[in-house]
Amino acid sequence: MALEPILTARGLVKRYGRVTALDNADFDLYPGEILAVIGDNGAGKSSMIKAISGAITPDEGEIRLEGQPVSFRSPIDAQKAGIETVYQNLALSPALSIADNMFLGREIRKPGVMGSVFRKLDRGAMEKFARDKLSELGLMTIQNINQAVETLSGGQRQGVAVARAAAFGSKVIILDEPTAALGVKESRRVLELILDVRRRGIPIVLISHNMPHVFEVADRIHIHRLGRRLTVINPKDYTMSDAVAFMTGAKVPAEAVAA
Ligand SMILES: Nc1ncnc2c1ncn2[C@@H]1O[C@H](COP(=O)(O)OP(=O)(O)OP(=O)(O)O)[C@@H](O)[C@H]1O
Repeated sequence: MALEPILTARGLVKRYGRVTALDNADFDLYPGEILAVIGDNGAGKSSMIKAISGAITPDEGEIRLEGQPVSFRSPIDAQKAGIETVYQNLALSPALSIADNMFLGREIRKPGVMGSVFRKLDRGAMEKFARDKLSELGLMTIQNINQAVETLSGGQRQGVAVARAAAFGSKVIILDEPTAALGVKESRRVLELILDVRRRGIPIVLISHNMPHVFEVADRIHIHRLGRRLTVINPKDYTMSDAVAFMTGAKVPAEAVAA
């Protein structure tokens, strides 16, 4: 593993009124790895990911991308910096086609007439790009790129969301519960997509409650508890029940005792 993390957070704090969602949380993602983030309901996993991806602004703390301090004011800022996030409640537009969903907010336009602000969408280029990206990720069981997303199965939709993130996420891809509510086959496909993305050298943050999935694909597991990082474990050194015990406070990891 390379020595320098690609994305770090130190001392993140986020309060919602009297609730402290993030209580001095730290985070490190290394190049090329799949980092799982696990924790009990309400532990602050989504809040941490939202802070890192610009969806919320932390009250305190520092985030660095490739060593440089960053402060994203919106997910679009983070996207521009190469961080793509698929949030828990999928941000796809059901009535729009697969190709349109791939490009929401960053459509390819034809060169305009000089001085014209309104340039026509380049549908051909967008469809080709969408088709190429989906086939790169083995998703070409989807026949028609102009099919509305609402006609796809849950797994295919998740596939489109992950493909979109993989297509545009040049530095980091963050997936919040990508296999929640999916069947066995569909989950498998999404896990394969995640492994494909890693093979292409892009690091992935995977938030999940599914321990078998986490232990199957993660290189390291960040355990979040009570608003902060409790510890990071190597899945080869611990069992799933150890991880759950750390998460719930039934057991305390050795490093956390010292900390
Ligand atoms: N917009 C909000 N307004 C008020 N409280 C919030 C908001 N978002 C999160 N919280 C609170 O912050 C705490 C952490 O929530 P968060 O969603 O980050 O946890 P989580 O670990 O992702 O949980 P889960 O596994 O259930 O999705 C919870 O107590 C939650 O109720």
